[in-house]
Amino acid sequence: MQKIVFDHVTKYFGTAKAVNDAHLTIQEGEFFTLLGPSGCGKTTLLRTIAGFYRQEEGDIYFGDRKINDVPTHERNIGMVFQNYAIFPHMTVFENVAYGLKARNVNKKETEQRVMEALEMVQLQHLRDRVPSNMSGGQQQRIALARAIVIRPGLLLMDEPLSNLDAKLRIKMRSDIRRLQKELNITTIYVTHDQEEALAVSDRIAVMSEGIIQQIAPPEDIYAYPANQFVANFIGTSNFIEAECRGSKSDQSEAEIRLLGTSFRLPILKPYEGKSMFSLRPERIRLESENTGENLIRGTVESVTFLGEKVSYLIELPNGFVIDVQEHAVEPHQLRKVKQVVYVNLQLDKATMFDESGKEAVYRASR
Ligand SMILES: Nc1ncnc2c1ncn2[C@@H]1O[C@H](COP(=O)(O)OP(=O)(O)OP(=O)(O)O)[C@@H](O)[C@H]1O
Repeated sequence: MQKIVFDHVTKYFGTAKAVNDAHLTIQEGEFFTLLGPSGCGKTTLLRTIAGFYRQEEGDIYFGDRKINDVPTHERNIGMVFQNYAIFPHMTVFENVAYGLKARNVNKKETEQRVMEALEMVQLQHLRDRVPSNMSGGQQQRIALARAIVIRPGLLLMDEPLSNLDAKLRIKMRSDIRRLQKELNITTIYVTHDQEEALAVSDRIAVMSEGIIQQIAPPEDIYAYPANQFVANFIGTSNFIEAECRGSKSDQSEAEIRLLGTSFRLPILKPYEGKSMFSLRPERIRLESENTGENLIRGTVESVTFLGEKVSYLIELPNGFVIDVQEHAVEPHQLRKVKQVVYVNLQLDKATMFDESGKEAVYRASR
């Protein structure tokens, strides 16, 4: 168990920066996830931690120890990958014992530690089977047992669940989370699946084009996205253009014009110009009657029943269409296509970004 520090780490492939100035600290026992679309640099960052790649710039520390030049096998890391990487001709027991053999652990201790690890992943009863005729989920449990049996200081996982079917992924991710907390083992987890990241992580680093865009706990990443990329990548957002005019006398408040209406909001920094609101579909309210101020008349374009929720596409007067989600109700209470509704955008609960999308100008208070 140890904390991991990246001090301005950059990794090039040719002239391209696959990881660009990563600067962060992962705490002891933390479940930390690197999340982002394909090609954003998550695997490169993970491989740099493992020592498979050497960064061109910056330093990596395990605790107080700089490990830039420490070879992989001396970093005391357990690893689990997407493709299991287990030996098909060896038994489950032999697969898990492999890393202990390499470390010259004696027979008695090996037996005890392997069985302990197999119990943790609930495979003790299959110790003498060969993995080739076992399910994907079972094979991934073997890989997990093999990673933890060496008692690593750091556990690295790269898309460990992506070869499993949807139901099994959910079961396995909660097993991984439970085991990680039981062992209190610092873990860095790579995924492109935002739901998985939100479900298992203590904190998430969202990456795009080699750059870490935001580091925060799952709830904050969702509710307070740092920029437009994060707002777009995590969950669903409606993006609505607006015009922001900072008041001359009081720069902390601005007049906002959006969809033909005008209102005032406190802003985070003086800003004048085009801006973009990001609104979560479940934060927008629909009313059947025009009950008051700040409501925009709209028409239901489509109704999609999603089980727990219902998604309505609502057309606003200028032809702009937004997605609004409400908790599901009795079927006869569902809103109907072509029905007129009054939309309360609840902009005070939204986030507004500057024209570049790189910075928030307004966000809901916590
Ligand atoms: N060995 C390599 N040589 C050259 N370029 C590479 C190499 N490995 C990765 N890259 C490039 O570096 C960038 C980051 O790749 P990386 O594999 O880290 O992304 P990723 O986020 O893990 O994507 P994925 O989810 O698809 O694995 C990409 O542009 C990729 O093409």
